[in-house]
Amino acid sequence: MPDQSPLLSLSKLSLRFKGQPVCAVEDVSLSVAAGEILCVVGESGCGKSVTAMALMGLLPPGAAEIHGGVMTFDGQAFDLTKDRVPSDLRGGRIAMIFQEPMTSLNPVFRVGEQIAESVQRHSGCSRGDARLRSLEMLRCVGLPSPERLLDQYPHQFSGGQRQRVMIAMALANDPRLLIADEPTTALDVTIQAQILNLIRDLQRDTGMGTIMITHDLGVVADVADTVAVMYGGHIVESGPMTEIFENPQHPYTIGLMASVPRLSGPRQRLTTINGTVPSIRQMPSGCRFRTRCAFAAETCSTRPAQAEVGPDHSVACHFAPLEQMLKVAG
Ligand SMILES: Nc1ncnc2c1ncn2[C@@H]1O[C@H](COP(=O)(O)OP(=O)(O)OP(=O)(O)O)[C@@H](O)[C@H]1O
Repeated sequence: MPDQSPLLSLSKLSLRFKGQPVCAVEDVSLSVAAGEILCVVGESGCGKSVTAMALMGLLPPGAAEIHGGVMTFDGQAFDLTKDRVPSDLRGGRIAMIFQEPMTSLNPVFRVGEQIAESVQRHSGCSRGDARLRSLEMLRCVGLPSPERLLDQYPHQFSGGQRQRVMIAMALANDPRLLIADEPTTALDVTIQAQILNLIRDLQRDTGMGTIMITHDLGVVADVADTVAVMYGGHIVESGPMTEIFENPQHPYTIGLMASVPRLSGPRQRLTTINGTVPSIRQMPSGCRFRTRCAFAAETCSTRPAQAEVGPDHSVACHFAPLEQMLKVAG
């Protein structure tokens, strides 16, 4: 059972890219406890990766202005508008894995050297110990003949194997928090399931907190303890995974859920959410979902506050909870 006090909490992150009229991410708050997997879910462009990059201090320098945001990690608070997230946290106590392993792996170095280099940088141990740790990690992520693989180059691995190497490298320094940005999107479904199982098993063994970014509700259903649903740079709904799936309260979450095919229950026509996500230049004021929402009304031109609709379950919609929305719809 996850520890309930947050390992990481982010409060009111707002940032705007240079030259853009509105914030790409606005007032985003989330938290994750040790031993918990939080899935951040939403369509492409809703601000999932940018939020993760801001947490890791990895936004391209000069590209964005951070207007607000306090990150508290392991009891230490950072004002993201002025403090740089210390580089020793990155790759050490906070690790990140990406959709494309070659983002983290250098093609010209053997994988054993790359894992060992990261271990030495963070722990200061000897080269021999770092190599032993690399071997242990390749074994731990289920790669066959790890002694041989230590001396191979990234291009000699398949896509799934490279993803395992990246996980080995990310976890080699015993991080307290793992941020995984679409770690299985580029893989075929069988390998996807293996990698998700691996992350979940390692997460349970180590008790680390995990933020998993995905647009895939299947992944969310498989791994999440808690879910934050993003739309247009806002968190529109968050809560325990079962609650979000069984009792979604925001029209966007309801639309996302309705667009997932189901094998059980009566056959139903698949629905999709009307329209597409507006570009940042056409983002409406107030509720950013209102141009696609069946319940939209005049009041939606002001931004809805987060309202508690159940234990740890909050929704940013003027008409939440659902009964109220249905009343409005007649
Ligand atoms: N370097 C940048 N300069 C300007 N705008 C950017 C930059 N990086 C991201 N954005 C904008 O920020 C918004 C959020 O992008 P982000 O990559 O976080 O979305 P996402 O939800 O992770 O999407 P995906 O699932 O496609 O990765 C988008 O409007 C995107 O165009």
